[in-house]
Amino acid sequence: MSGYFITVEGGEGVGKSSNLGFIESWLREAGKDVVMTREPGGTALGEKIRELLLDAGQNNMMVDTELLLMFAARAQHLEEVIKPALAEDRWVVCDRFTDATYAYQGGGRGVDFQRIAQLEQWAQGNLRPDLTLLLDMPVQQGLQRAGRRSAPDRFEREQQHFFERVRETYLIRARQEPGRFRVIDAAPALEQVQQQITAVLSVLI
Ligand SMILES: Nc1ncnc2c1ncn2[C@@H]1O[C@H](COP(=O)(O)OP(=O)(O)OP(=O)(O)O)[C@@H](O)[C@H]1O
Ligand SMILES: Cc1cn([C@H]2C[C@H](O)[C@@H](COP(=O)(O)O)O2)c(=O)[nH]c1=O
Repeated sequence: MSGYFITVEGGEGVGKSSNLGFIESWLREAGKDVVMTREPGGTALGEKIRELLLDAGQNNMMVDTELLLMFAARAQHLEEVIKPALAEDRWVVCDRFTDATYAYQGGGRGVDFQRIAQLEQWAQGNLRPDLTLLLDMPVQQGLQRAGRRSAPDRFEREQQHFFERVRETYLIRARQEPGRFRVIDAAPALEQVQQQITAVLSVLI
């Protein structure tokens, strides 16, 4: 595959949504043929799975069910959207991907990382993102930002210690794979966050 695969990751309220439009515009202006997508979701079937996963009324979902639903949506997304786009030399920018499974299901819920690695290999083969932008900031500050919004979904209802484990797992993964990850300090004003993102993207073009 000869396209380029970028994922954007981070905990709650770090500003992914606020920065995805910026990334899309920046890449388009640089002449790239961009596909914007997200997980869980990105396909009609995946969006239905997303509804189930985020539904705060699903208060008895087992951890393995959650894990497998994430990978079910991902399997569909890979075959229907990501792989075809990469095969057509397009740039895929995905709001969350498998690092989120390590962070939320692994770090947050306590699923064995080896089990996630097995599912990753099964669903993706050798396909991994080329670049992962990890938006990072203190959990408390992120939750305060996210809290300004409407009713919390099934993940947003978790407690601060859950999100501390999510953040720690992301940062450990970033240290383990420095060639793929770029950690962006998401705490300052949006303009400063976008300057950091620009610096990373500029190297690619
Ligand atoms: N750098 C920033 N400084 C101050 N406020 C910010 C910054 N970035 C985002 N915000 C605000 O924080 C809130 C959360 O941002 P945003 O929705 O982009 O986060 P998110 O991580 O994408 O969350 P989700 O993925 O759940 O949508 C929004 O109200 C947004 O306007
Ligand atoms: C891909 C993926 C996502 N999640 C969680 C993380 C978030 O709380 C929600 C998605 O909502 P957002 O709009 O991106 O904030 O899903 C997860 O737990 N595991 C995953 O693999």
